[in-house]
Amino acid sequence: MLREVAVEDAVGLVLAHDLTQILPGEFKGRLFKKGHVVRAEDIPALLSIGKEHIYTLELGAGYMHEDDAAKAMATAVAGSGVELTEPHEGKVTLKAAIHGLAQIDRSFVDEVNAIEQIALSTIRSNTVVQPRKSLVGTRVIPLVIAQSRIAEVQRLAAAYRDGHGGAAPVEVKPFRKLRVGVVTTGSEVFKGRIQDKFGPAVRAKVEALGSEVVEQRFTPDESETIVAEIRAFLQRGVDLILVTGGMSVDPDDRTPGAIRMSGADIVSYGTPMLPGSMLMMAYHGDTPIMGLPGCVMHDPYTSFDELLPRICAGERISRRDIVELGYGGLLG
Ligand SMILES: Nc1nc2c(c(=O)[nH]1)N[C@H]1C(S)=C(S)[C@@H](COP(=O)(O)OP(=O)(O)OC[C@H]3O[C@@H](n4cnc5c(N)ncnc54)[C@H](O)[C@@H]3O)O[C@H]1N2
Ligand code: MOO
Repeated sequence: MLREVAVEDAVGLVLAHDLTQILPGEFKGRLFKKGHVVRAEDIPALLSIGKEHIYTLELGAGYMHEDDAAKAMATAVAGSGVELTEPHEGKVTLKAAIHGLAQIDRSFVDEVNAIEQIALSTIRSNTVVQPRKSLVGTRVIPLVIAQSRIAEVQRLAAAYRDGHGGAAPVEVKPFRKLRVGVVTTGSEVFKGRIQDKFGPAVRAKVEALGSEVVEQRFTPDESETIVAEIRAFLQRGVDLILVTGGMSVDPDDRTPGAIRMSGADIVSYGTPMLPGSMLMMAYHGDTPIMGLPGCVMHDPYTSFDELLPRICAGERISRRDIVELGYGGLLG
């Protein structure tokens, strides 16, 4: 039960929740912590943040304090690669424990937020995160909430885990170290008319995820030569093959045809993302092979930057994954 007490009469009483001070441009944070025993000298500070009354709290059966509710929700949704902060002003934050790919199930999050008085606020799924990056904040809206609402969140999280082989709705997947083979097409590069810019760009992106380019091979715009280089990398057993350039509509653009001719299963030629619309996603058995359009060399973020981390995290890219890139995928 909540009881309201005038601050002047509150000396010796225990605060029922964290109290926040906001000084615009200077400070926003906790001035007093839940559990603090009010002292006479605190009264001016309490009045200065607009608190003429405080709550004392005796929780009735079937109710939870906001801190405990936030913690219970965070524990229910957190999986591997994730760590929790202590409650602060009624909020618990889930943070990345490792460098990896944040995976947060959108429909689960929507279902939880459809429960009234619950807030589960997340970053976008499939974001590359560094350790300590915030992934999710959990909070309930009132100071005290019916336990049944939190139990519903716990039920949804348990059902999610059952349906996903034990995986939690919020996880950070570690990156595997892939050995990557690069085939760079383009007669202008092969014949030395211009200097290669694709190699350094692709190498930087691969290495940022903890993988390595084992070799870069150069070919003119000839289908047979491109196919031969793809086959050679397959024979070497690399984990991923990237074929650069020659992906659009000119007669010299041989790459999509060569990837097909090499016997790959094509997931998609084209993605609904700009830049990066001319990317090809294909597989030879379990080995992914991608045709990378010129924009990957030039633009800081394309469909390649969206798909590469998922491949490094061990995902197999489906046609559906490509389809879903379109919404929010107009970047340039
Ligand atoms: N009429 C259309 N024009 C374009 C389309 C289209 O659908 N219709 N698509 C556009 C998109 S999207 C892209 S991306 C670009 C480039 O696609 P390509 O992958 O075919 O790129 P290339 O033609 O091979 O090269 C373009 C440009 O980049 C230079 N290049 C290529 N490789 C290298 C390298 N390794 N190092 C340095 N420079 C390289 C090449 O010399 C060209 O100047 O097409 C749009 N246009
Ligand atoms: O594959 Mo292209 O830019 O969409 O840049």
